[in-house]
Amino acid sequence: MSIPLIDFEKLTSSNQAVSQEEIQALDSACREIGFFYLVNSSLSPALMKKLMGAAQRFFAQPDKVKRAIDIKNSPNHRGYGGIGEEQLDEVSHADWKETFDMALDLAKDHPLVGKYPAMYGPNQNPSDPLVVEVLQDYYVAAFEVAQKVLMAMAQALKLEPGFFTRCFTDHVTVLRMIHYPPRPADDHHNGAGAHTDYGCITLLLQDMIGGLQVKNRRGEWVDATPVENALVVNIGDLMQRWTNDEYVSTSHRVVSPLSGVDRYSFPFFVEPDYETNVACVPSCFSADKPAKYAPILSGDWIQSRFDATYAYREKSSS
Ligand SMILES: O=C(O)CCC(=O)C(=O)O
Ligand SMILES: [Fe+2]
Repeated sequence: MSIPLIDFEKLTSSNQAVSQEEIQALDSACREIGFFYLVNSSLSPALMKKLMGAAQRFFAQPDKVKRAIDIKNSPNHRGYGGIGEEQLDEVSHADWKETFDMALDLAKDHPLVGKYPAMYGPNQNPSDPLVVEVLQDYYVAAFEVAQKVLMAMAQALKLEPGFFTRCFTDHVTVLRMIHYPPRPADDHHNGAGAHTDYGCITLLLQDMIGGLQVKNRRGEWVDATPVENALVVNIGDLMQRWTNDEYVSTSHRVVSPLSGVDRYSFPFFVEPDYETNVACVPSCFSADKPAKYAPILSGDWIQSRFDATYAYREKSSS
């Protein structure tokens, strides 16, 4: 019950025998633990390194500079979130982490912004244009990887390859940078409290510090030990719902680094268009296994989860 390794080159190989075998392995990983390492992806190690550098530069700035793009001032959840802002584990402590979120940038007069102002709209960009450029480059490159993984998942689920990717025209995929500062010696160690991700799939880039743990089916916390240049991919709640619980959205958490150590990570939360109708996929229900969940709009689902974990959104929506 550890985290399997999936090879992106094999997954996308033009040799059918090779790709089919890897798609099978992907399918098992999604059913059994809901997590896998993705190696040999098309994301270049140079771009990963640049993103790491950009995060270090961004978070090292004075608090006042980061607060100029405070997520609290963004109706659509973009920008900087300070330490203690988010509490992923609903029963314990706020997380020891600071964050920056960006997604597709839509102008305020775009019809979707008028319709769903809590999800669509402009980004709040860092002032350093080099940081912005790296974020945008990474967003595009990671999105390509995500689309190929979703195509492989569709094939694994015996659906047409474009079953999921066709829902990504005005998608709300978020690139997040996270900085976990060393925790105070006498305090709790929730870097990120135990939680499941809300969306479809998450592609996580992490540095080599470690701290991410995944709960396997036996209820044991397994270390997602960093593998150089690999992404950690996991299934989110929306995909679990879409597949009638065939693919599992698994709880995970981050233990804060020890004193003197900073950790950086970069989740890429892959989330479809707001108006995607998430109804049980055809291959996941039968007379013996009826659909467990009512259809729901993807955006309605994701928004309800945001509101539950961010104090300021809960207040503003009540
Ligand atoms: O930082 C990590 O390794 C994981 C973060 C995470 O699980 C999340 O932000 O949803
Ligand atoms: Fe997560």
